[in-house]
Formats: sequence, C-alpha cells, structure tokens
Amino acid sequence: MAQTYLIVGAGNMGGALLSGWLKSSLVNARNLAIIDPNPGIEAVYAIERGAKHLADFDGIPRNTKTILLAVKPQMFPQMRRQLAEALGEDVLIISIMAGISTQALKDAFPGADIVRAMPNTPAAIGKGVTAFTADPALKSEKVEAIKTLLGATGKVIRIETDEQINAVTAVSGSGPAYIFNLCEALAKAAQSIGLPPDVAAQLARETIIGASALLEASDQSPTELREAVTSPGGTTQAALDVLMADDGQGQLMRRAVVAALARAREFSE
Ligand SMILES: NC(=O)C1=CN([C@@H]2O[C@H](COP(=O)(O)OP(=O)(O)OC[C@H]3O[C@@H](n4cnc5c(N)ncnc54)[C@H](O)[C@@H]3O)[C@@H](O)[C@H]2O)C=CC1
Ligand SMILES: O=C(O)[C@@H]1CCC=N1
Repeated sequence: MAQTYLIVGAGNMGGALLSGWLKSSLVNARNLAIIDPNPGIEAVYAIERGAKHLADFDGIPRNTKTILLAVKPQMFPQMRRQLAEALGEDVLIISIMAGISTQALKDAFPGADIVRAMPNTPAAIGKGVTAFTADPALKSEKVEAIKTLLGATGKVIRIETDEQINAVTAVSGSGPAYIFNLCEALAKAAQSIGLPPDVAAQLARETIIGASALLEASDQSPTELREAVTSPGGTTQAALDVLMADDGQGQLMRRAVVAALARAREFSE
C-alpha cells in the first residue's frame, strides 16, 4: 500500500510544495492528507481531486510516513505534542518553519528522521531554491528521496549545519521580498523624477523581470552583467556611485539579512 503524505499547514508555502508534488506526479492526491482549517487554493484543488482534508490529528492515516510541517513557527509549540502522539514510527518530518531548530524538532519527534528545509515563494512556479539539512548519518536513498521531493519546486542545495538554515532563511527564504521591494522602490523613484505612476510601475517591473531572465540565461556573473550596463563616466556609473557607496546598497542589504537572521534565532528560543 502506498504511503500517505501529510501536510500540516497548506497556505502559501505548503501549497506551493504540494502543488509541485502533484504536478511532478511524485505524490498522488489520493495519497495525500491535509490538516489546515483554512487551506489555500492549491490545497483546495488537491482536496477536490481526492486528498483527505482532516479536521484534526486523530484522523491521520496509520500509513503516514512523510510529514511536511508548514504552519507558522508560532503555532508549533501548541501542536507539537498532539501531532507527535498521532504519528506512527519510521516517519520523515520535513519542516519548513522559519527558526524552529533541528534540535527542537528532534525533541518533539524522537525517533523520526528530521529534515529542516527552507524554500522560497518562486517555488509556486517551479523556480524556487530550497536549502535543507539532514542527519549526516541518513542513508543515501533517503537523502535522494528528500532531494526529489524538495526539487519538485526548483533547485535544491544541501547544507551542513542547522544554524546555516537560519542564514538561508535571511537570504533566499525572505529574499524574494527584497527583490519585490526593490521593484516598489524603483517605481517610486521613477515617479519622483516625473514618470506617470502606471508607466513607472511597468518600467520597474519589466526591468526586474528582464534582468532576472538575463541573469538566468547568461553565462556571465552578476558583476559582468552589471559592468555591461555601465559605460565609463555614463549615467549608470553615476547611479552606482550612490548604490555602491560605503553606506549604499551593500551596507543596507547586510543590515537587512542580519535583522532577518536575528528574527529567525528568536523563533528558536
Ligand atoms: N512565505 C514564505 O516565503 C516562506 C515561508 N516559510 C515558512 O513556511 C511556513 C508557512 O508560511 P506561509 O505558507 O507563508 O504561511 P500561510 O499563512 O500562507 O500558511 C500557513 C497555513 O497554516 C494554516 N494553519 C493555521 N493554523 C493551523 C493549525 N492549527 N493546523 C494546521 N494548519 C494551520 C493556515 O490556515 C495557513 O493556511 C512558516 O513556518 C514560514 O516560516 C518558509 C519559507 C518561505
Ligand atoms: O517571513 C518569514 O518569516 C518567512 C520565512 C522566510 C520567508 N517568509
């Protein structure tokens, strides 16, 4: 009998992962169970196609072997005991909750294989990047199965330490928001120098889309691509003198990721 995959919390990220699993046929909707009082659109789609929508942990099928934890980290303390009691043996827990450490997961689910992973929202269109950490002693077949599951939504990178997952969270987990904010800032700046709001928004958006697509398609590094835009003594150089100054974007980005890292660590406490 095929195993059941359980998703606890099927909102933005849980939904993106479950959608990737279904689209890549790694999981059949009939082998999926979802616990979420207010499931997102992807989960509703899966439920319409046969996934079980469970009201509580008591209904978890006995053959549940893989559990994706995708609720907000603040929810975890109040559900961990009940969930652990409802699970059988030999289960794999994949947690994408920001800041909840591998040790906290091990304490909650003794005996389970624990994977702590950090995806990002481009996962929703198969363009995510997910870093994960797992017990170094985990058998290679299990690691490959985990990579396949996480790889259904984009690229996968295995990293060594639990603490590095907090750093990943600050960089690629939260990172899409930094880029969307850059888009907002560019549009606002465009308006401030006289462009109509709709034109400003369109130019900012298409610039980010175009630059990202070029970065993906090109063999050149971001530095080389930047240099290709920058004529010596030209307009780009004038802007980069501001952005690359000591108190410019580099410094601002460092402060941003340090703040995100600190927040992730607070969740671990
Ligand atoms: N949104 C993002 O960019 C990323 C989020 N994460 C992590 O993913 C997790 C989920 O985040 P999002 O998907 O953004 O949040 P979300 O709010 O979209 O999804 C959370 C889901 O949990 C459900 N939920 C609430 N109480 C529940 C309960 N008692 N039992 C089961 N489900 C319950 C909600 O109805 C909701 O659908 C968080 O731990 C976050 O740290 C990780 C990487 C990126
Ligand atoms: O903002 C958050 O806490 C989550 C983790 C990474 C992206 N969103």
